[in-house]
Amino acid sequence: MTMQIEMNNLSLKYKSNYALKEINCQLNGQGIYGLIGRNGAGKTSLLSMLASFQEPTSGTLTIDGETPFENAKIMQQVNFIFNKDYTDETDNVSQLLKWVSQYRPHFDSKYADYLVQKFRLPMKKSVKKLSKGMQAAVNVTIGLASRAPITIFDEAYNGMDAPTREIFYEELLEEQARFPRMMILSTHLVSEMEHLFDEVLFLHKGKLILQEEFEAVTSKGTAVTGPAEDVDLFVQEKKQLNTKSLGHLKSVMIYGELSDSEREKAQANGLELGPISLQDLFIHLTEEEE
Ligand SMILES: Nc1ncnc2c1ncn2[C@@H]1O[C@H](COP(=O)(O)OP(=O)(O)OP(=O)(O)O)[C@@H](O)[C@H]1O
Repeated sequence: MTMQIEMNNLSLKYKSNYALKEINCQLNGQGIYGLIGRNGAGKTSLLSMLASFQEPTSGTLTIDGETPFENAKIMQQVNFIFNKDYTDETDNVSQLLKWVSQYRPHFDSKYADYLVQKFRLPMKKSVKKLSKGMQAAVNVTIGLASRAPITIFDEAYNGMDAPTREIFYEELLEEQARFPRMMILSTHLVSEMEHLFDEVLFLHKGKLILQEEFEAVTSKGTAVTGPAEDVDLFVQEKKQLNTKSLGHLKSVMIYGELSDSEREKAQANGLELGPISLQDLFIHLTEEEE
């Protein structure tokens, strides 16, 4: 189940406003991709084109070489999980899952039942009467149990409390290990979700400003920790992202790679060097200009 997504100069306009501008990127095969961006960055717009909900204004988007819009074969391979409005839904949880299982060829009903128990969902209750967090758990159950080769979770955790989100993250990783596929997760809960990602994409104001493997992104910067004075001296010429102080100790996140000699110098001065967090990088790269 290895799929490939390619976008070339992909743009989307709503009337005269660009929601996405000239996106170029490739997603190759299995893995968990984090699509990260602030409110209004264009995440849902991008994902809805992947899910065949709308067509690009210009540029091209292909999934396995084919245009997804109104393409039944491709749409079958993609499952788009988002915060659905269930106001008009008449099914209960059990009926809804049964209905989904009929048109999702890889749907695993046993696994869906297991997730329903784990999320403590009441099978016989109508979906429209569930709380927002429980509806989100139903959506996630559908997304995981459908095992579509491309599974998209668009801020699917919305409304879930922290323990429920934890179950979602655990199951996501276990499912990916059992049945590897392409999963795309949009979020702005960066620090909570960064451990899930194999690759990250930052969208900012409709533009793709970064696409990297997770490990590579976090090595773009360094956390320098040690006695405040020594840290200040070491980072004074560097681009600083964030500073934390604890007593006489200080930790400063810097952006940009360090040379071997700089690393040796830091270690010789008793400074500790570590990776930066994705969250710090995200905040820095999407900061509003004053
Ligand atoms: N149906 C629409 N009509 C007009 N403008 C829209 C429409 N949908 C989205 N937009 C605009 O397109 C831009 C991108 O919106 P989008 O919903 O894709 O962002 P997002 O990154 O998913 O945001 P959030 O994290 O807040 O959900 C925003 O400026 C938004 O106002």
